[in-house]
Amino acid sequence: MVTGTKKEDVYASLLLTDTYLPGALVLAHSLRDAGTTKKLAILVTPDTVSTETVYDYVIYVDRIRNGKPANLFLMNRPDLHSAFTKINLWKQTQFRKIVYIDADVVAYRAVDELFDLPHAFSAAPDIGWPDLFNTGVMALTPNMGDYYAMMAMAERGISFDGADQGLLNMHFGNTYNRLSFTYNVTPSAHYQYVPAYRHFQGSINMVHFIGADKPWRQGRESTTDAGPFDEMTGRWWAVYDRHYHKEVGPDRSGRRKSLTPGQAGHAPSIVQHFVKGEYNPTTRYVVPTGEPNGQQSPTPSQEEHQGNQDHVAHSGDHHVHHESQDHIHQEEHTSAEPKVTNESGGAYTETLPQTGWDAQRSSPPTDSGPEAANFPRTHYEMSRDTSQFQAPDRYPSPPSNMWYSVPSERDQPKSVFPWENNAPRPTRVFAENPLAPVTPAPKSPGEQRRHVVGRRNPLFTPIGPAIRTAPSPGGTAWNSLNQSNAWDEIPQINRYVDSMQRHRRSRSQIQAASPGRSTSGERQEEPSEERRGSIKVTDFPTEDDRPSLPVTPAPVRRRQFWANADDNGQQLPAAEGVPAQDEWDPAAQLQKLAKQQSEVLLEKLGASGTGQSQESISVDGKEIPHRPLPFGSEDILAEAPELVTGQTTPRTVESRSPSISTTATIAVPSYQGPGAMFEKGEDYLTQDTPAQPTEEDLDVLQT
Ligand SMILES: O=c1ccn([C@@H]2O[C@H](COP(=O)(O)OP(=O)(O)O[C@H]3O[C@H](CO)[C@@H](O)[C@H](O)[C@H]3O)[C@@H](O)[C@H]2O)c(=O)[nH]1
Ligand SMILES: [Mn+2]
Repeated sequence: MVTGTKKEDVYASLLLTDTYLPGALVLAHSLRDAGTTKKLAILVTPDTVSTETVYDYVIYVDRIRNGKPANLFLMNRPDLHSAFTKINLWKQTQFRKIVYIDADVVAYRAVDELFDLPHAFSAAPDIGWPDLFNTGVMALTPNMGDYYAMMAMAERGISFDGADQGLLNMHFGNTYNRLSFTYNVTPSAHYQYVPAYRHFQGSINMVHFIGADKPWRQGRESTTDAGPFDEMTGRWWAVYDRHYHKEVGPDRSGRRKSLTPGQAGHAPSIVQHFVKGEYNPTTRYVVPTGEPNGQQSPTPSQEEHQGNQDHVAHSGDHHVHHESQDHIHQEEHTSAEPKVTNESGGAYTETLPQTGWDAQRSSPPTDSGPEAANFPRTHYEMSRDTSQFQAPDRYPSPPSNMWYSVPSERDQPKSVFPWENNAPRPTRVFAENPLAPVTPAPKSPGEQRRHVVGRRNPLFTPIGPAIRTAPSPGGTAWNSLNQSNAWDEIPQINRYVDSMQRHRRSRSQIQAASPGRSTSGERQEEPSEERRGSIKVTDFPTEDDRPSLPVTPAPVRRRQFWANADDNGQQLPAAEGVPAQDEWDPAAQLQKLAKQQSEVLLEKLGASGTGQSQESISVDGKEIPHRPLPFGSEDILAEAPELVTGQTTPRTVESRSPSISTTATIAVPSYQGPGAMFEKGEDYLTQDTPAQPTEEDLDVLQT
């Protein structure tokens, strides 16, 4: 159909049900009659059974149903549940441009100029409020972008009216190219602007019969040719009659003219079937009436189907509506097939199967039973017996096997995970019992379950066999695997890790291990039993290894803990000029420092006023009043006090008057640390308070 790069233009309509078949056909004919040069396509859903078509292309599309049809009920059109199927138009990218027209439209002229629109999407306005476009006539360029976007909306039921018009207006908004209303004239029987119609009717391009009442459903008789609405409906009938009616509608004189035999216009019965008053058969048939006991007493039943009766489809319906409530006896009916006579030459029985009432094509027969009348009865009557209840002589004995049978060993649940049958050998060793033998890896899986872990630890004393007694699947691949940890087993790895750790320690630690600490009692000659630098997180030092400090625990020296680790631990060479630890007397050093400081100060002050702290000093004739000297200047006036060596704690404040006190202790500073102006590398005073508070002061402060 599409050759080369040039894509075709096509008019397209939609047929979801055969009930719109008359409309679809009239639309096609109206366009053809008007002389269109374009091809006609119709999208049909596979369950739309219609071979009757005048369209060039019949395109089967998937039905797109609205899963959230609430809004459809709001506008009283639940029949539009599958209107989303219209979205399939955008998927038809084999066409260059599509002019879509609803099946309830009749074209007054061919509107081929719509194919020349440059816009991707054009539509005519819907009548009234709000400002929407009507989706009965659309000129569109198929593209998958719009298709997927609208499909996403359809899948979520996004549409303000539940149908395609709501969805499309939400998708396109006001980005559409507005067509003239004349392309989609929606007449209303209630509102007519007659003068305008009279004046402008020549401009009408297409008429769209919106709403539930379509011309073919209303029937020819509903129009009277009086007024714009009837005139427009008449245009629809004119096309229908031109192609399908065996009778030409009533002329001005009110008479019907019959088509002469051989004249075009014999509508296929399926088309006639959905046009009110069109099929007009007079069917007489006899239906057998089934009695409850299966007896047949055929009762003549007559049905006259008048021409203006809606949807006549009674062929074969006797199977359904004459079934008795208790008995279904379709078999017997075969002997009494209804005699169907049809004035229209049996066309009706050709198209509809004889097997029953077709719910898709007609309303139910008027004399049929209520729905579900043949369902089995599921309610029960109360007993009306008024006699007293008599207990039976004996009640049946309870069943003899009413016990719960405990599952046997063999009924144990199957193990699910491999480690249930192949538990790894425990390798944990407890510090309290460094010699606790580790049970060697058992040969049989049964033994595997009876591991003893830390025998001296009551917490781990095994009480009887292990609970889990799942049998091991002997000979599985798991047994063949090595179940030990090479890091624990292979001494070479141990040694290697050890040396690594030793190396790292010797780089970061200055202090060598003190020899006295390495004598914890678990030094063993057997390499396998040695404590080594384990990498396990839970491998804590034992109590012996831990230094016993009464208050604050000191960090454990790993070097001492891993007793054998300092076999070749060399002492680091002493730093040059730094005295050994035991040679260093802090008190003596402090005293030395203080002395040095006072000498410097004396030099600065010119070494005046020795030993006169209690007297006022006169400088250049002016008397300097007596006041406490700043801290650190005491030694200027007094002999350097003897420092109490080795004593740091008694914080006496006897140094208030340093000239009196000869046995001063080191005053505790009230301030320590550099000031805000401190710069790195600069010396700063660690004590700047002139004096500590007196006992009196303290008393006051503490009360
Ligand atoms: O049972 C049905 C229902 C609909 N259709 C097709 O779907 C179209 C839309 O249904 P219709 O009854 O014509 O709707 P309208 O009464 O015209 O209502 C308006 O609202 C509809 C839902 O939004 C839009 O599709 C219409 O274009 C718009 O005019 C019809 O023309 C048919 O092509 C069927 O084939 N079978
Ligand atoms: Mn419509």
